[in-house]
Amino acid sequence: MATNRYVGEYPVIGIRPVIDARRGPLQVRQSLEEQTMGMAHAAAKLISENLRYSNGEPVKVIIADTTIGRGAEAAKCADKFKHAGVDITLTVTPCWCYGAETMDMDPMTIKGVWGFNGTERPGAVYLACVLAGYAQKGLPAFGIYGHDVQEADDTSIPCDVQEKILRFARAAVAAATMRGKSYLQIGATCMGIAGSMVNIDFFEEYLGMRVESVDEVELLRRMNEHIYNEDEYQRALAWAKEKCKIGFDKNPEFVRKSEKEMEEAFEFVVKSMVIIKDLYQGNPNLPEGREEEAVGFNAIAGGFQGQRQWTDHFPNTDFAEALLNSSFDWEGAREPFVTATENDSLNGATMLFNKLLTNTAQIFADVRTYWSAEAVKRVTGYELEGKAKEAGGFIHLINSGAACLDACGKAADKDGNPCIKPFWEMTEKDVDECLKATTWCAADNGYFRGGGFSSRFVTEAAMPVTMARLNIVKGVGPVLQLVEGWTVRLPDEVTDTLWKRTDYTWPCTWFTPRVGEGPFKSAYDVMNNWGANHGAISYGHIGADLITLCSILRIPVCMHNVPEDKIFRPACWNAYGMDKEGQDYRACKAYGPMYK
Ligand SMILES: C[C@H](O)[C@@H](O)[C@@H](O)C(=O)CO
Ligand SMILES: [Mn+2]
Repeated sequence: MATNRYVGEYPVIGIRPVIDARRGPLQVRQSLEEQTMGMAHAAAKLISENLRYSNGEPVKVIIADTTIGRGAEAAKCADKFKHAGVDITLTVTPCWCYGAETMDMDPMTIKGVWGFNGTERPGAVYLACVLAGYAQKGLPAFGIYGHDVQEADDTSIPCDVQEKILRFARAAVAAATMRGKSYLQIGATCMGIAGSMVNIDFFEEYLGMRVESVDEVELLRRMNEHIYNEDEYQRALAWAKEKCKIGFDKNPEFVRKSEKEMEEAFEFVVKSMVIIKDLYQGNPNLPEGREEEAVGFNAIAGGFQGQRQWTDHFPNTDFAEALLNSSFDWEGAREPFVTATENDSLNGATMLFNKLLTNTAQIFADVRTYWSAEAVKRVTGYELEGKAKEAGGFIHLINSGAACLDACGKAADKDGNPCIKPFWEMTEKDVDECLKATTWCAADNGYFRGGGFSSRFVTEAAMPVTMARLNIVKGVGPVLQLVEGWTVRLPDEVTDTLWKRTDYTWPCTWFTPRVGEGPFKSAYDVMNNWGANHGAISYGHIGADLITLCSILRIPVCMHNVPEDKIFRPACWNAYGMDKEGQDYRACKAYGPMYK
């Protein structure tokens, strides 16, 4: 297995053009060489032009040196791929080939096969044959076959084939990017939240990740011994003083501290963020003699316990959590750092799935209150409209800390619609609008006796979003649930009235699901079926990508509102029965976690 050991290293996709090996007087192989290699180049172009790694670079795709007609050629290709860091293979062919002789036999690669739908040569027959071989050998592989027959000289990739190739590649890159990287917990169990009781076996066996753990005291050690880069800290502090406006008008009564104490607390929380960034991914610019700290923990996700011991005494880390999850800070627009407040590692892992599939900043939220249309009417006099009315109400998503500031909905797409977008598309205006939409309130002294600051904004836009959560169920293992829906834009006075009833100094998002059957009959049913106190919310309707990613990781999906024709899992899942949900559970159980 090519492991992408270090943050910043990403999985490579290898394209395997397989071909009928027969030469002879009619030159079967020779007659197919151009079409076969042409499919490989077309697939490589499609992927590298449409998919990017989380750092913004195009996904790297390589192609075997020759077409593959026999086992020896397959072995040569495997050797090349192994040395090139290939974790994912896409086999392509327009013709019959010899299944088990040409298949990718590496148990650790994530596999897809595209069989050209043509009649001159039976690409479909190879596809079916090799997928049968994969099923018999216990190697799940995705099968891709276009809906309509193409002419043999048609070098285009039909839309339905493009969609499946990109869905497969996007999910496979997300899965393989996690290999060898760390989840860093800073602190440990938080207020009895089960997700903060980190299940190391889950991260190791299902995600191929390492769990690293540091005590929160590490922040104090690094502050007191000056184990951070002073210039960076000063840059961060100046930027924060200019861009992160503190407001007290939203605070209920609270123990007002002196100007000096507030200033010291602000410096403390900014320094906390500088140090947490260093903990995640190291920093070559630490002071002399700090080579060990400079290495960092190779973390692509992490969690900060915070409550209660830290926040009972020290300023909370909402500032760090909110900005780490955002797509910008004093460095300008940059890749978000997935950070789970309350060290809810399962919500953090879900945020990581969402981020690696979309390359966008994520919202961490309590799934806090279901508001029925009747209750909203009683309390505010407001009649729900649109999608919230259709769903019978909406859900209040709110948690101190880790909602990305991008969730205010002030960034715009190319058509001017509110969105959350990859950091490399964020303009200076987008960043400034998000910062202007956010105030930093003195932390609620009831919850946070140590003080600190909480980011405060409301999602002032109706955007398509997907809320998801990984839950661990004894006897079953990890399961994922997800719901596609929209953020809801309520009239300001309605938002204010409802928000004031709870934590008015925290980030606030109203969410309503796309309604349907079962747990999606209404927003109430979604809330009633939600498996934990938190949700990870991503911009966009990404349920189908999450379903494909979970099938690669052998994590069954227990709840989703994705249309059945968008469900794309390894072909052998069909052997586990006709009911899509039951077959998923049976297949995941049969294959078990990839890294066990
Ligand atoms: C400050 C409070 O304890 C919050 O942290 C609490 O409502 C939670 O977020 C629990 O998930
Ligand atoms: Mn919470």
